[in-house]
Amino acid sequence: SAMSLERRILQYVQQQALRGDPDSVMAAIDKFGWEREFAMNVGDVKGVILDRFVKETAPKTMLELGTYMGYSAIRTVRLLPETARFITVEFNQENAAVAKEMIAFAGLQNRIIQIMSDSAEVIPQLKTKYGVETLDMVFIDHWKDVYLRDIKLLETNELLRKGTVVVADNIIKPGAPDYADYVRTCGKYDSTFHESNYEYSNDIDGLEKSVYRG
Ligand SMILES: O=C(c1ccccc1)c1ccc(O)c(O)c1[N+](=O)[O-]
Ligand SMILES: [Mg+2]
Repeated sequence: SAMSLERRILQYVQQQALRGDPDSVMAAIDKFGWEREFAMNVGDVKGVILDRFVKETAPKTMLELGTYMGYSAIRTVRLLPETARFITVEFNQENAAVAKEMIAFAGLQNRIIQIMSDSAEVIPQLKTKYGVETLDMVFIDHWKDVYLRDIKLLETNELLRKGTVVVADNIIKPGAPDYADYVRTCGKYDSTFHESNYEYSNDIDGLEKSVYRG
């Protein structure tokens, strides 16, 4: 069809969900994922584990790499106080445009700072251009082959501090083996794997939670 998958999901949300109600937006996206077509959101099964990490960490400043349609941004910010600062980065302009409308529909546009750019460009600018001192939490969910590049950029740009929690999606499927090996063996993180299911599927996947030792 002429309309992209992401645009069709946005339209479905606008018809099925309640404007200003993040939970109904998430529920509509998940219903579409289970009942109609696969979409690469973290989803409702891994999402429960992500929720737990967010609640435990209660970040004041958080970075997300890979906005996609805004599902995990909405999922996360709904658990944070108004004072929290949530920055999300998306390189694909069409997906970022859909996310902007999805986030606005959920009523969270004032709580989420969306950056439409390459994470390799943005990370070195977070301190100077975005006023970030250090990050309390990071959610990595963009292209699997740049997870490792970007966590090293976060380190060298001194954006991590003792106790920063870095959560990464898709450790099994599609997989980020070089990243998983690094955080588990480099000695800079206390890293644990949390097995779950791939979004909208019974396949195995999971999240890696890596706490920076400082
Ligand atoms: O890379 C894919 C992918 C690869 C091949 C086909 C479809 C999707 C993917 C799959 C599940 C995810 O949760 C995810 O975040 C991504 N992603 O692109 O970032
Ligand atoms: Mg993912």
